[in-house]
Amino acid sequence: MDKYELLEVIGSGSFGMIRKIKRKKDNKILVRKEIDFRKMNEKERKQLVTEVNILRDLHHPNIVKYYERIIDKENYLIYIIMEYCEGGDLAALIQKCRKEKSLIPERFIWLVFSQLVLALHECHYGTKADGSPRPAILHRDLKPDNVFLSNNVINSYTHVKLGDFGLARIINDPEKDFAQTYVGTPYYMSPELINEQAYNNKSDIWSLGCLIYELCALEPPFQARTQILLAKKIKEGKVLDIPKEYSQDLRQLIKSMLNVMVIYNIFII
Ligand SMILES: CN(C)CCCNS(=O)(=O)c1cccc(Nc2nc(OCC3CCCCC3)c3[nH]cnc3n2)c1
Repeated sequence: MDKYELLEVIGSGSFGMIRKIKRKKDNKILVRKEIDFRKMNEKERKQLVTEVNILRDLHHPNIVKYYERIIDKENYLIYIIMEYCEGGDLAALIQKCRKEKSLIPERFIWLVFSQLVLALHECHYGTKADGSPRPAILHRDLKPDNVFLSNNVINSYTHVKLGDFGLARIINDPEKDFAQTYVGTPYYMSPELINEQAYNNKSDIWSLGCLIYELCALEPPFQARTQILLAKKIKEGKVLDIPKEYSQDLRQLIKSMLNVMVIYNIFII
């Protein structure tokens, strides 16, 4: 760790702190995700190894760049060094716009959509650095808190970065293989997860639909006080319309992403 100078803590994740650091050789600002694997059971440690291996294999301008991992055995700590996105995350932007009662500009929403499609395409269909095929990677926890902005002026061109593959899964064939466990944010849980069917790459598209909806409406498409009620609403699939200021194209796009699961479910029921 002597390569880096420690700066302030910017948050705490599930297994430890996230802090800004400065690389001494060139003063580049990065983030260090600290994970105390003493707190982890065997399954979580395996998932951590998967996450680090996933991050190491993913190289894409719209995926948070992974630099290195440092293992501090005597303190049971693993450090993951990643790129720092100075614009913060979409959750903070949505909160700000909700508080100021100001809608997010449509052109920004299309920028976010197009870049997350590219990031998910890389996850689901990308190949290894040497061009050899690799199994699909499902993010499984796409939500505003996991999407970061490279700079914080939403009107200038913004680089959007998909982050935090803490719940990501590797599956060999998205059409056949399924990842069999409940994960991610209940708000964005897709219908097939609700029906205890399996999770697959189309579920990341469902979550993307929920995220784009939330950028327009400044709240998630399905909300309820309990998971059971939430599941009921998601299965009913009834969604309030987004504000009239947005175009028909954007409205249709969101409907098709939130609808893809219904079409999908018809085939698999
Ligand atoms: C949930 N959010 C509303 C919390 C506030 C969000 N803003 S913040 O955290 O202070 C903030 C402000 C400015 C820039 C950045 N940049 C940033 N943050 C990361 O993770 C944030 C962390 C993730 C786990 C939970 C705690 C927050 C990165 N990971 C890889 N690169 C990253 N770059 C973050």
